[in-house]
Amino acid sequence: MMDLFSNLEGSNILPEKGEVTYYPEFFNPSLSDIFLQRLKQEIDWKQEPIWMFGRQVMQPRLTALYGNPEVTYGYSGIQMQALPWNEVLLEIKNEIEKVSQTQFTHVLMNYYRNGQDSMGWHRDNEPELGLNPIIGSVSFGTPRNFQFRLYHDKTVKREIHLGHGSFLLMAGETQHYWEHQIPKSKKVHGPRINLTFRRIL
Ligand SMILES: O=C(O)CCC(=O)C(=O)O
Ligand SMILES: [Fe+2]
Repeated sequence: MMDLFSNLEGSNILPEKGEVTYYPEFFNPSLSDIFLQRLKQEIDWKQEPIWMFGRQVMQPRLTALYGNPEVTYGYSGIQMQALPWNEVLLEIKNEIEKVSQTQFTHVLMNYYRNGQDSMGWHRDNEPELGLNPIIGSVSFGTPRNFQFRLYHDKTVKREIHLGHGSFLLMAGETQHYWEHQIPKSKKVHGPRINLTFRRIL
């Protein structure tokens, strides 16, 4: 049963070995429209190369890293220098920190231009995120499927649709035991922007 307060409630979508809470309309649709437009325009989006199997290939999406500028953040074999927080990012960060019980130091952002942009299976378990990373993931724009699978038994899967204005909080042992991805999709045509807030220790 849906109730009037469902946008402020969440339950664990993983069956074991991690905690993932989904808040479908964390930001209401009209505010989310504004955030989507502002993020498109006010973020310095780039397509960056990464190393895969000894070769440099371009990532299948645009990215950006913002945060507390004194720390360098290493990610998939590239060192990224964070740009300083701007107004729209601080507004979003403020709201999600109220329910996340943490203070985030960085936000890694992904701009999926259409269904051909994607992110492959991975865990967000870089050592600088600490033992049990808390990752706050905000999505605007065209909904995409977000898939989990157990790292040690890749047949065990879970899937969730990340909608416009949604918030997904990953905590506990999630990054030890579960991988996640955004697969390509022929059915998706519009763009989506995702922000993953992280805390670097
Ligand atoms: O786009 C998403 O929802 C996932 C992004 C993600 O997994 C990441 O940035 O590490
Ligand atoms: Fe991730």
